[in-house]
Amino acid sequence: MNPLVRLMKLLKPQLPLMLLGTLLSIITIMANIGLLAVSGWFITIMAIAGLSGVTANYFTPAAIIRFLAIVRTAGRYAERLLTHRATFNTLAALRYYFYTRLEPLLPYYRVNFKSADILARLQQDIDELDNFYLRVLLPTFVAICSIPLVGWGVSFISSELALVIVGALTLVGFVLPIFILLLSKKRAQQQAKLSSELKVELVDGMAAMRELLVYQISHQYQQSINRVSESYHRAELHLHRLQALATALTFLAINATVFASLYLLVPLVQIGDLKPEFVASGALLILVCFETVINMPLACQILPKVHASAARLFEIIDKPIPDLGGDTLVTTGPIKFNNLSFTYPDGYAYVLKDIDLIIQQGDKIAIIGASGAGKSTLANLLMGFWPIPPSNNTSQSDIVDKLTPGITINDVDLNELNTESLREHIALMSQNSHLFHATIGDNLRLANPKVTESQMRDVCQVVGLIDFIDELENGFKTWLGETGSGLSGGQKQRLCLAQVLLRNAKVLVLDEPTKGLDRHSERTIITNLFQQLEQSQQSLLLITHKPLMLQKMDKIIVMDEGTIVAQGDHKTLMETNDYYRKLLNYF
Ligand SMILES: Nc1ncnc2c1ncn2[C@@H]1O[C@H](COP(=O)(O)OP(=O)(O)OP(=O)(O)O)[C@@H](O)[C@H]1O
Repeated sequence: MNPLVRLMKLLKPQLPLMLLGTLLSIITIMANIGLLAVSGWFITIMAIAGLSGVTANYFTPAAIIRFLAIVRTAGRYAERLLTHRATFNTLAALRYYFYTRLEPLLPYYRVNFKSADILARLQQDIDELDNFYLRVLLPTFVAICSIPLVGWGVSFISSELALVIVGALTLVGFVLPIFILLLSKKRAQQQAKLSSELKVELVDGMAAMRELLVYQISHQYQQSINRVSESYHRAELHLHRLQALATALTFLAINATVFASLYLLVPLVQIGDLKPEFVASGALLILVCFETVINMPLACQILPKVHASAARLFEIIDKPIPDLGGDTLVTTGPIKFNNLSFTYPDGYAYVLKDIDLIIQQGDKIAIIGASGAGKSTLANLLMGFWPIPPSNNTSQSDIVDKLTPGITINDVDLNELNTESLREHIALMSQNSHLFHATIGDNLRLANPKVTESQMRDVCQVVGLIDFIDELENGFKTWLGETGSGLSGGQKQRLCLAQVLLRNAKVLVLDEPTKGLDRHSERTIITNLFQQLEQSQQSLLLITHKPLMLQKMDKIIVMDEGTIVAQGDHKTLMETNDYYRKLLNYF
């Protein structure tokens, strides 16, 4: 479906406000046309009265002028109020709509989307859509309704003049702008693309500033930005030139029409079909009639941008929404991976193959393996970011193949579990956990909004962060920079671990929680963490290569290229498994 038609459907709830705004806009324009025409007539009769000394009735035109001026002012005010209210409502609704549609797609299509591109789409493209009603639909409706009205009104003076004005309005309002639109279409699309490219380059560059400086490639990077920027400005210059041409042609057409109106009106006066005082008001009326279409060139200029932005937004939300989660609430029990094999939606090869694993409540299980072995995938699958494929289990008779759920929790298929309940049951600390631009306390409250300061202190004690926080002038109220800048790598890591602990989940999934920590800090955290786990009877699924942690685990799963190649406790694996020993030496 055409993106603009889809957009109109989304604007439907604002229809009453929009129609009322359009009606008021037409009334205001008509009042303005009437005002100028009557003023022209009034000035002329007063001038004639002054020169010839005859008396003239100035009460009636003065009253009409006052009435039309009030209608114009009040109408303009009410029209602005309603149309802007409709626009703001639309903007809020569009942001909400696109965000809620995007949310379930993000972890799923993570690899395909660049965050800066999504940001550009959500911010810049939606802002562009906000022009759709105010600058495209409203002027178009006003023009379509007003042109016949103006033609009908002018036909009372002269039918030829009515034809001329309808023709001129159609030329200025539709023919010229559409001509310019066709000329500028390609460049406008190119400009929209370049603008988002520029944003992506800038955001990426800011994020990677340190690497650019360290690798001394900031100069090349600047050149690349300059190239995009220059292409963007070339496209913009071309569009502005076309716009200037459109403006010149528009004013030429308006003045030619005024000239034509005088050419038609003066002979009417000569043959006595028109009183002389109507010549000036006729010319003014023709001039002001163009107000009905004056916004059309801008509308045609904006239309391709709105079209491109809508298409870009629909493109991302139109990706098939994964069928994630059901209605069943999670109950505590064993987590089973039943011969699970998995490929990513956009991948071809199996990332996990025949994974058979049981995690009993309270178990502490570690996963170890080389980079790319599938450890994080295994952990992420538990969070329900991707639908879990069923497993093909051959029955005992080896004749009938039976499909069993790939992962179950307390014997319920993970696909049927309510996603929110699942994420309350299992807390994940991933390798790239995010800290927000907020205070330390606020970041902790994100994990658990009801947490008290003393609970925050306890958990920061467990992760070894409390001494550092106490030394800060503002303690938990210390503001963190973007993505937690202001904290060292290890401190960020600890704060993320504190967040996970505050979730009070039954199962903790920790992906390299002590990465970047010195041995002393690591030892303290491990001791505290395991003490807490003992007390709370939480299960732990831990991805690590650290012997300090591995020694404390009930079972260690050794993975290689998506399969489990060995399992056992640390001591046994050290004695019996070469690959395990190799991995520990390697890391
Ligand atoms: N979202 C994704 N889409 C497609 N492929 C992915 C995705 N995430 C990971 N992969 C691929 O899956 C394989 C396993 O990745 P995974 O992150 O699970 O490995 P890992 O064992 O955790 O590695 P590391 O220790 O380096 O984090 C890799 O080949 C990776 O390229």
